[in-house]
Amino acid sequence: MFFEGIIINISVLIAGFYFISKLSRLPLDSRIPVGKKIQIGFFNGLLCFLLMKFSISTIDYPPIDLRHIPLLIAACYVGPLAALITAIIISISCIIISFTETGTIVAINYCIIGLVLTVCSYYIRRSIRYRAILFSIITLSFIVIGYAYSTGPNLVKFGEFTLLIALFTAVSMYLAMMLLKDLKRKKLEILTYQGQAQHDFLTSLLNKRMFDRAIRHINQYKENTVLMLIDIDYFKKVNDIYGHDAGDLVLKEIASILNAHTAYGQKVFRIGGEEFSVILIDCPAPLAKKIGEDICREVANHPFILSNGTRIRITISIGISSSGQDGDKNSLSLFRLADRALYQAKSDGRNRVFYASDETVHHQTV
Ligand SMILES: Nc1nc2c(ncn2[C@@H]2O[C@H](COP(=O)(O)OP(=O)(O)OP(=O)(O)O)[C@@H](O)[C@H]2O)c(=O)[nH]1
Repeated sequence: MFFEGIIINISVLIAGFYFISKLSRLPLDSRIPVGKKIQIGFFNGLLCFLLMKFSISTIDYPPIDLRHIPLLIAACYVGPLAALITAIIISISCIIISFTETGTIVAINYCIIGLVLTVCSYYIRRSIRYRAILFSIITLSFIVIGYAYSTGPNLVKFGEFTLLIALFTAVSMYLAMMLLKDLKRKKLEILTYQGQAQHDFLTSLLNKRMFDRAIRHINQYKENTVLMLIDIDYFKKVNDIYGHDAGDLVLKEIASILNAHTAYGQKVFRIGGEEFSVILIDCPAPLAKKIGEDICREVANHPFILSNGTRIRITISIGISSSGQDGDKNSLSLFRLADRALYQAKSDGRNRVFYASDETVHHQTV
């Protein structure tokens, strides 16, 4: 029963941590959003409840379990909020499972442990390993003091119990930390690959794949959705005269200018060699035109300084279309209109913005 109990308790613990780590796309640490911290605290508490239910039977001592491990993991990895929620659920579970004097003492003890770990987790910002060792020592001290208080003075039993619980804690903390480290590495790899699949490697803007996806979903935004198509003028000449590296530098600086002119929620894409696009959601036409003109003017006035110190001037042409206040244009007609406006901007001399509205293409010179 003793060994079975150990195997079951550790298996429940590891399976529980695997499930809990799935709750967040990001690795478990203090940077995850508050909502996720609350969720993790709650599920950590449920895991503690399960661990208490499958406690390890011993002949000489009261049943032992690993309920303190999720609490330690919450305090070490996620932070004070998750630790506090976990501690509250453990304390309630102690009373639900055993509504006796001992159960109440254990519940109070876990309330104290939870509060101490919450404070420590808030103030102690050292490495995970440091926190794990320190928090484990603190927790074990409270557990063995609680044990001594509820079982009376027996130095031999106290020593044996202390050794046993310390050994279980060390082994299960080691296993849990190994699992979380492995899952963190996997999550970071996935986030890196996702980033690479969605972004252009040169400018770090969203790439053509993301543009196609955004265009497909553009209909859901309905009114005042603006599509801007931006093309660098005579870019081939930059490459031919100053070299490919100079061309790359120009592309990166234009990307920065576009980013600087777009607010949070507005998306900038590199959709071709020297073609960019901006999608503005809920942007009235006059504002869209102003943003386009500002971008066009800023690029024309920007001194592009090449690695050999040469300063060159670059211009861009912009075609704009908008779904208007009725939101009656689908993504295809928005794209066609913006493309036609861009063509007009190019054929009319470049370095200018054209705003397309239905069948009419209104001309605006910067
Ligand atoms: N440096 C650099 N050049 C690129 C990249 N991708 C595409 N290009 C170049 O972009 C140029 C595009 O030239 P064109 O399509 O002829 O257009 P343009 O010279 O800008 O002329 P207009 O658009 O008509 O004003 C080509 O010379 C491509 O080699 C890139 O990643 N880096």
